[in-house]
Amino acid sequence: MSLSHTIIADLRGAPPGDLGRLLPTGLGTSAARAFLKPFHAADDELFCPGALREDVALGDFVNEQVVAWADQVGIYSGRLEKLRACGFGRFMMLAHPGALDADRLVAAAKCLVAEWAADDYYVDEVELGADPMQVGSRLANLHAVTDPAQLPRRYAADMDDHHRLQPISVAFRTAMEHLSRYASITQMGRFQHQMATLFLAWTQEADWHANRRTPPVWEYLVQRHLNNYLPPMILVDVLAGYEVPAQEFYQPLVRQAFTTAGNAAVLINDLYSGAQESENDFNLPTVLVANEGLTRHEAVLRTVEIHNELMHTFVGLATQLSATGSPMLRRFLADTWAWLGGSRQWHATSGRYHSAPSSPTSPSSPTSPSSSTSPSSARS
Ligand SMILES: CC(C)=CCC/C(C)=C(\C)COP(=O)(O)OP(=O)(O)O
Repeated sequence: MSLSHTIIADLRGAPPGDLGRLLPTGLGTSAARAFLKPFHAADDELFCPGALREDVALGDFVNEQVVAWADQVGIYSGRLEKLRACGFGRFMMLAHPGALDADRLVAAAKCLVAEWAADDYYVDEVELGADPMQVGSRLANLHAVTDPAQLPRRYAADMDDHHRLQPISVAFRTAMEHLSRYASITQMGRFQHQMATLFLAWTQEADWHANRRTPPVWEYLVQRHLNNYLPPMILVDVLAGYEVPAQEFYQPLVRQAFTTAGNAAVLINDLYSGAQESENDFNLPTVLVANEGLTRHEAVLRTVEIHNELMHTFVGLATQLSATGSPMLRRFLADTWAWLGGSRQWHATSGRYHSAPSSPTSPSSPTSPSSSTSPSSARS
């Protein structure tokens, strides 16, 4: 039975914030303690769990599969070593401790890497061809792949010819084909919706670049809400082999809880990736510095504070929903919490953000100067 297959059912009376009551049964107490505690004394400021699973061999296996696939479809051409060092397979292993089937992790890792390739090559990295003046049309065309456009016969062949030559289009098409082996129709629909939202957010970011405008903090947060971690998180139940029914998944309070978790998770990305990002890239600390005259250090601390507020909101909502929701929903909220811990661990150790990947047991702190690493990421 998978780690998260049995969730403690009776949450009535659980104090707000006690997500430990949502923990999968079958864990030893020390594993449970590690799951609940911030995993590293140096960044105690972050209210976030650690990873529930560490399986280096599984992470490596998924990573190798995804690098081989990237080579096949043509993304990150000439940069496969840098892609390998990102450890996106390891990310999925850490974030989905309930997924015991390696092939499901590979499917999710392909989707993740397709998303990251679009972000790197179309949106963020000028030296890889990103151009704010082309972001809108590139992403609209890509949307025709993620939610297949139905063109009249006379022009459909032209569109297909275009996408055959775009490695990112091929990456999305093949990744989604792989995912569809495991996702139900409604779970695929969720994923497609999330892609549309992501692409919209990236056009907003391109607008800031094209107009050389730094957004106010609230507008940055709106963009980061659309460009949050829901694209990979939306697969939490797919990977663990169950499905939260659509009528429950889309309940406003459930959506609020899940979105808040996705927003908090993406601030972890802002904290860990800041040192790697090009100067014109936006993250919450840089936007706070520009708008509120904070020092970099103050802006990092404010970002941690905002992250923690979101996490506490998520825990409060999750506790409330777990008392009234279906067993599937309870399990989904616990798996979401596990995802947050795995993601944090990946950010603290990935070669994408650290010149020499940190050992899994000694993650770096986003608030310490030691997290400023040399620019040897897949993007540089
Ligand atoms: C690529 C992906 C998983 C999309 C979801 C949104 C997201 C978390 C990102 C695009 C990553 O944000 P960012 O561009 O800041 O990431 P890097 O710092 O470039 O790694």
